[in-house]
Amino acid sequence: MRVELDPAMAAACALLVMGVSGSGKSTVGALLASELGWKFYDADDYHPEENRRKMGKGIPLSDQDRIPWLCTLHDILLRDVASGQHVVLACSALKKIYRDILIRGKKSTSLKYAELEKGEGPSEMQLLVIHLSGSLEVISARLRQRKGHFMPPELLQSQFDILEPPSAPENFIQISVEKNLPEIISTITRTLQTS
Ligand SMILES: Nc1ncnc2c1ncn2[C@@H]1O[C@H](COP(=O)(O)OP(=O)(O)O)[C@@H](O)[C@H]1O
Ligand SMILES: O=C(O)[C@H](O)[C@@H](O)[C@H](O)[C@H](O)COP(=O)(O)O
Repeated sequence: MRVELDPAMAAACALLVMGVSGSGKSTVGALLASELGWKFYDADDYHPEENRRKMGKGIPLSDQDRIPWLCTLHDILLRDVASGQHVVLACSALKKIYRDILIRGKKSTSLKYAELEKGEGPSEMQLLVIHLSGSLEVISARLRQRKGHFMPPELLQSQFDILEPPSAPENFIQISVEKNLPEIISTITRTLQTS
């Protein structure tokens, strides 16, 4: 599919598909990247073995476990965006600080909370955040059906517990996980054409 991008969005280059485990990030992200002809990264592929083992044992990751992983993803995004490559990243990115790290890298962790609240600090890339949002009931039913994934359904509540849905001044849209996949993809591509 060829999508004529809004010029501001064409400059932005990076889309983050975020949400709790089982919200559909990997499915939607891969489909979207393929529809747009953009590069796709799934953050799950970049977890160090210790993180996978921890989650596999039913222990939620801590900020210390997630920060190096998010910094690696920032470096990957920045390298692509700097070379003009359009990218889609599927990543839970549950807290605002995690999304700041994806945008600004490790330096976000040293910015004062008030600066982050205002979206301050040098930003190396524009990111459009797509939040796949849904209820614990709907998403846990999907996770119970999903087979062969390291993330156990028992960790879902811990993901809702720390979720900070994106809000202004973040550049975001929220889409219900209850929409079907073609509806989700067309909502996103419409946003890219008009944002
Ligand atoms: N919009 C949707 N409607 C119905 N099922 C979906 C939808 N999006 C994803 N799924 C299914 O839900 C499960 C979790 O999706 P997945 O992409 O693995 O989520 P995540 O990457 O956020 O953990 C998968 O079995 C997937 O096929
Ligand atoms: O497909 C999934 O079930 C999720 O994507 C899952 O793997 C998880 O959300 C993160 O990869 C772990 O990191 P967080 O604990 O930071 O969400």
